[in-house]
Amino acid sequence: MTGKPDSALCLSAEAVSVRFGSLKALDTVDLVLNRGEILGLIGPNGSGKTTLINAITGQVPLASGRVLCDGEDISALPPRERALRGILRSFQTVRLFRDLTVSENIEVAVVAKGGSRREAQKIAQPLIEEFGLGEKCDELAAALNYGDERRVEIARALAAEPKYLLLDEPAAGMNEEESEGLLSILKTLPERRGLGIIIIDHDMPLIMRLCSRLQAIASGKTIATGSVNEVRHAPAVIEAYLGSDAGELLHA
Ligand SMILES: Nc1ncnc2c1ncn2[C@@H]1O[C@H](COP(=O)(O)OP(=O)(O)OP(=O)(O)O)[C@@H](O)[C@H]1O
Repeated sequence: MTGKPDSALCLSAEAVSVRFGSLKALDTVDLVLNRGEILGLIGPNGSGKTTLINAITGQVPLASGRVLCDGEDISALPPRERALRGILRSFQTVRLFRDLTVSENIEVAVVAKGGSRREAQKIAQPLIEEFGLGEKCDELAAALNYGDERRVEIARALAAEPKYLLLDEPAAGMNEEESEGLLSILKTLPERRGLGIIIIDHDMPLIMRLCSRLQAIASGKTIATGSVNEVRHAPAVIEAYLGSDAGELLHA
């Protein structure tokens, strides 16, 4: 895969730049996410990964460049409109409605799109089973452990039936067993649901097992894209991660 849009059915960023005052957080970054694939977005702390997701979902304005969803230029649309076109995300910190139950937290995604409560229940139920949340469906979100919170958050995003799902550090703070469970859920999602996933995470073993393709960013610029093996051995990636734990794992 070259990283160039090869069909209209993809989410893409074209030469996207984002500024925070005098800081150029993103500098002419391209990205392509196809349906059915998991793209890992990697890079050292502060390299611009979250900003790129924010630019795609409309949470930060572009200084220049374009974002396209299935061929439509969505650069000027607010986040809600982009969500309605099927671009859903999770945040670095979990954002659940703490006073609602697990089921209600998932159903809310359907109701927010204009679905009835009944439709919401019909969509939420299989997700609750799929995510192993059956025993907890009536518990308040406030009572959940961290791994379950993360799973509810992803199930909620899926309830909105996304075409593209952008996950910002979904395994952060998870123990090994929890991140193993997350991996097994995420691994088959693109194929089963025909959606594209971008995942940012510092858990390199997880990223390397999960992703079909990687894009590495450093100091707001893309430094490598390609297969997991191509990117992990790219000289610019080795240099960017030099001396860090993630670098040791990447190049092991
Ligand atoms: N709202 C903001 N205002 C000012 N600067 C910001 C803002 N958001 C991000 N930045 C800066 O932009 C740069 C890129 O940050 P970003 O959060 O995108 O990096 P990241 O690769 O996701 O980092 P991490 O892996 O640590 O989460 C950093 O220098 C950061 O301090």
